[in-house]
Amino acid sequence: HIPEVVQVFWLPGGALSPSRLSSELDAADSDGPSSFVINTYAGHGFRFQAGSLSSEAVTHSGGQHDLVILSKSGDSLVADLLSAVDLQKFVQEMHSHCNERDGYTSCCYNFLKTKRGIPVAFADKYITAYSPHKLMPRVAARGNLEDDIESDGLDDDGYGGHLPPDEMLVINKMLVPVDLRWVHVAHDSDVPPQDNETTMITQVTSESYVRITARPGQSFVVSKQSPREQSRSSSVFRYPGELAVAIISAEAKGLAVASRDQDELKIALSEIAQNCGDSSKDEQSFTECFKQKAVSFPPALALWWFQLLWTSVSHWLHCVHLPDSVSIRQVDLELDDGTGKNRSVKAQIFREDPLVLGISGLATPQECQQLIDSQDLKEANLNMAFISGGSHSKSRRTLTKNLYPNMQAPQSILAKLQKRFFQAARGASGYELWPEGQEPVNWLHYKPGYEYRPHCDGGCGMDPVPSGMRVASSLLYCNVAEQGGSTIFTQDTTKFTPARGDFLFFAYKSDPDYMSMHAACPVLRGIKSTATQWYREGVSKDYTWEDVADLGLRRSSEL
Ligand SMILES: O=C(O)CCC(=O)C(=O)O
Ligand SMILES: [Fe+2]
Repeated sequence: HIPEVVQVFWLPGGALSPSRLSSELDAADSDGPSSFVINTYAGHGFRFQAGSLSSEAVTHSGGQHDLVILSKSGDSLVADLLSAVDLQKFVQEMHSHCNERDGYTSCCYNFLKTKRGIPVAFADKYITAYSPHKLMPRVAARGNLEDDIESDGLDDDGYGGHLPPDEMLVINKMLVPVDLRWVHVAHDSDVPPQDNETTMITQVTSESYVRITARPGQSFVVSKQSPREQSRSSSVFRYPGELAVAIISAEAKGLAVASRDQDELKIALSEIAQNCGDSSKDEQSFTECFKQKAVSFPPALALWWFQLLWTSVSHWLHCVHLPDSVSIRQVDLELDDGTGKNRSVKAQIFREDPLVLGISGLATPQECQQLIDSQDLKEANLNMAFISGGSHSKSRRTLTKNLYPNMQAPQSILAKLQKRFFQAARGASGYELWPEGQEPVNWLHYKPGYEYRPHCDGGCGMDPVPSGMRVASSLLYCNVAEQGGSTIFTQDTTKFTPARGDFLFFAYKSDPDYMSMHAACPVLRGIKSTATQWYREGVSKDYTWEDVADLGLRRSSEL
């Protein structure tokens, strides 16, 4: 029991590089035994702090259910990590230890508590979690395709538009029922496994769906009895994790399964919506049209998914259908070209107040490439971690990494570009913005389907923001999507679709009406990478952004 708030620090490089890029994830309130979930990837490390107590770093093994138990021992905070594999062995030990005894449940409680300090409050979860039956996928819900899906509890509350992990929706579009079986032996081919290698999960009746719990990598077989041939036709598919939907339909040979993860589904639904963009004047006719065009999906589901994955119909319209903003006027900004000489660049104003301004080609394609090739930017190091329940993190489905310009190496590409960002930012806004003491540059990498949902970087609702807090942001686009990936301002129709090397600057020092709220639209084709710089006034080498008592969002806490 740790009667304090626990701070969680993320160590992207794992426990072996604890000092590098340590960033605060979030604080988890612990009033009595409580728990929180960290969504992360194998190899990432975490360190915990409660008041003045600090723990050693632990590294996530990559199992689905690594468990960290925090406890206090003398003057230190102990973070005991049980990997999913340890946990499974441990719980099996418990089952065999307690099996023969009276008072099975209290024996289990005792075992968990005394051997590994798992509080009774969580014991039930672990007693069942790794029981031998646990790996078997289970039916979580079922319904007919014509049912009102929303009333099924499939609302997006808490999921930020993404599916709960480890669930998939299996839709049977055929006029006959199919059997859904789990392949419980390792299976790597498309050839259906033997019956004795599978276990029946459920029958999915005609034109209906089931939601089942599943673990990434598990394989499934669907089959239907063919009365004439007295044989089965079957199809095997694998749950890749985060899968939104597997649709079973009739095919000449028998049946076919099309499975899509949430990113693929988002894109497929957008393609359908494209046919209806013209009816966008009235949302109702748009949705009617959409339902009609969504022939390959059950219509009620398709619309539900569309709204869930695309935030809303109007968000899709803004992202995909509305044209880019046109420049209201052009201004000349003076930049020094690094050799002491000034060069003048043209900037386009897309909105006067709060300002949105673009500069095409602020960086050359070569400079962008140099940045991408630089040490810090290997895609393998880009990943996400966040605490479940953290609201702004969920809205960001993109890979991210902080980049620290080395001021002692002014010729490094990052330092050079950052200097240019600040010159452009000062010229555009007239604010006192200087590189010293500012937040790192934040690199974002978007794959197809990835996006950053509507959010504010800083001062939404403030007029003006307190000194030391963010007053503006800029983006340098180093890879641009072939389709999608625009940056939009969601309170009006401002929209910017970048070309490589473009720069977008927007200010919010005074933004009482949330006009700086913005989003990165889903990438539909290709990839997109941006370098974000946030700007604060009043910070310096001696009073850095980390010294500012931050009332607003602190980006590192979103990582
Ligand atoms: O990538 C984009 O278009 C937007 C990124 C963004 O909003 C941010 O980094 O805060
Ligand atoms: Fe942003």
